Amino acid sequence: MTADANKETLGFQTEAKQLLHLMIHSLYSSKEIFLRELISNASDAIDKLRFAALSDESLLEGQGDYQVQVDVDKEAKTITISDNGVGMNREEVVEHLGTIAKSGTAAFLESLTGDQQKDSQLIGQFGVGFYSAFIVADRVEVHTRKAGSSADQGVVWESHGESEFSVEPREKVSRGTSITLFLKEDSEEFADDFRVRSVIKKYSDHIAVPVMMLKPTPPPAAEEEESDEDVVDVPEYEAVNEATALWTRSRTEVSDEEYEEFYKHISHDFEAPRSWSHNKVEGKFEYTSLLYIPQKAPFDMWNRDMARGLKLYVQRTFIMDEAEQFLPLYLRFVKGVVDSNDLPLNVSREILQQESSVDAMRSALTKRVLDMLGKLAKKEGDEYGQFWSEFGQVLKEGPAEDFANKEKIARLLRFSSTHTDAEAQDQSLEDYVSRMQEGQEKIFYVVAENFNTAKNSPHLEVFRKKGIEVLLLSDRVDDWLMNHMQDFDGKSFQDVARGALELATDSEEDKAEQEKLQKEAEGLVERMAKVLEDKVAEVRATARLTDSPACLVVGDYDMGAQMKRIMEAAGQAVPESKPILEVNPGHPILEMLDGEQDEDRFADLAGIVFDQANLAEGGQLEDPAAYVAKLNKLLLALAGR
Ligand SMILES: Nc1ncnc2c1ncn2[C@@H]1O[C@H](COP(=O)(O)OP(=O)(O)OP(=O)(O)O)[C@@H](O)[C@H]1O
Repeated sequence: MTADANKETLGFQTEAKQLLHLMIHSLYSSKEIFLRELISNASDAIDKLRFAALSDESLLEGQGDYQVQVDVDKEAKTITISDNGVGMNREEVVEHLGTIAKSGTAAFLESLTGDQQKDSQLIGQFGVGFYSAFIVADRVEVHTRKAGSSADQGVVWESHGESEFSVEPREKVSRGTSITLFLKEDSEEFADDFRVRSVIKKYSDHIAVPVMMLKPTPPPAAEEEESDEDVVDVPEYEAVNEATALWTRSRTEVSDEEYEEFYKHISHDFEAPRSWSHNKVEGKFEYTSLLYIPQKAPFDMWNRDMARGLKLYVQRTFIMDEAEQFLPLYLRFVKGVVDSNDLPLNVSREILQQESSVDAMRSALTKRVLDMLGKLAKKEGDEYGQFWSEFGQVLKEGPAEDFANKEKIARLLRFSSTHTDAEAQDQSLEDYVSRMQEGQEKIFYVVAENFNTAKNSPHLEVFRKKGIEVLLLSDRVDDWLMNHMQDFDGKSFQDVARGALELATDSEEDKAEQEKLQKEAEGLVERMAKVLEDKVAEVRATARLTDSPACLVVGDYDMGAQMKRIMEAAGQAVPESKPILEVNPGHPILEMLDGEQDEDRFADLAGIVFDQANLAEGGQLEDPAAYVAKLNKLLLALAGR
């Protein structure tokens, strides 16, 4: 078979094509990032080989000095990035560079808005990777051979970045990958040695492997000009970057820019991180951690398969990405590196699950992240507010997942409340407690389907009248969260839509007034309970309402209305429980009801009052048509027809 017969031309997958197009058009203003991406890939490939060689040294083919090499050719207008990492075989080339290597690409493309500016931020988050070569090149050639295979197993991948690419065999003596970019006219600057050095310094200083470039040749000294003709010039290379793993350096030696670039390298994020924490721990267990909080939530944060976890190193050797065991799920947005001195080099995911040192590290790292967030919350300005709007909902999963740190997490939570009546979640529990009224023993909250329903809930009327603050909860996770929050600062939490309302702030007079009200309403309450017996567990008079005729309350031990709706929507069985109808006997509608002699009309009216209480809390009517019919009948009666 000739080499040509082995050349295959293949089409990019649709998604890859879209991605390419988008990238070239949205990233032309930050062209130089292609070099960061390609060097980052080269360094990853070296990490992978270093790890594989732990169990099979033959993969090194007798050459264990790892390095990335960058060559420029001004005349040919090319730049070549070569590594002696793990390399790829033919199938891998086709799979990784032709089809979509990344999970979630389709989801990513769906999340695009069509707005150039927003989309270019999104693509940054997504990680542009190898395809970024086409921002500066109109032709890219990849020559690669997998470590451990023979020289004739080399492959060339080539593309003009449009709709096709080709692959063909070509011998490659040294293992690894070499990527040559044929630069576009407007990107010829990347064939310039000086320019390329400065970009590498800027973006790749923290990469642990040396990035080598040809030493600039000094102009020959006069006496050397006549030197011996036999001397052959061996090109000499030098490292352009610092080439020590960033986390092994001491904090004082690392600049903010370096921390930020390192974050971009490990997270594939485009934006700088919001904050970081770098620590060396010595003692029973020895490890170094460098943890980052991103600015923006990834587009797939709610996807169960989202990449999460830390990059794990053991004694500076890369072991695995996405080591999930080092942080709990509710901190899944944290990125970073952990380098352990105690774990064995051959550690696997299974072993990680059993290692007691991993548990200890996990709890220490969790505390570190929570402390880092605590610090952020204390900072001037709106840093924490921005963090909260991106990740607050995930953090709200914390109290249910992490009992030991419940108190710490509670201090980090932020809510909307009747104090501001604004939708922004910016009130802490400490703020709430500091504003509690004298004699107030509980932290009150209401849960509803959305902010407006919560804010306008009839359950709040008496609280508003008395100036008692209530937290307004409307995130999906809120009911779940509150089920796991028993108290804060010695104050228990109370759902205002649950159980009988007793306010410790009520005066003796208030209480006497309520008793009187109950007594007077006895007859009405009994009549209503009778006609509504299928729908409610109980009817009772209440002082909690001022403007509304009635509201629904759940029993102390029944499932909250919001939780019930979520479970029903998810198709789950929900335990049968009827709500309690609380009525405001002083309301004109209830007074009218009390005076109604016609039993049919009474039943219709009572039904309407019940349905409306249900609607006011965002519930769905069991029989909306019957409600409309009853209401229309009433309207016509009012109009005297
Ligand atoms: N120099 C290289 N050596 C070996 N394999 C490589 C090299 N460059 C890329 N690859 C392979 O191609 C895949 C796709 O690379 P690409 O840069 O597009 O995505 P990625 O590295 O997975 O993610 P990112 O967008 O974060 O860079 C890599 O996952 C890797 O398997």
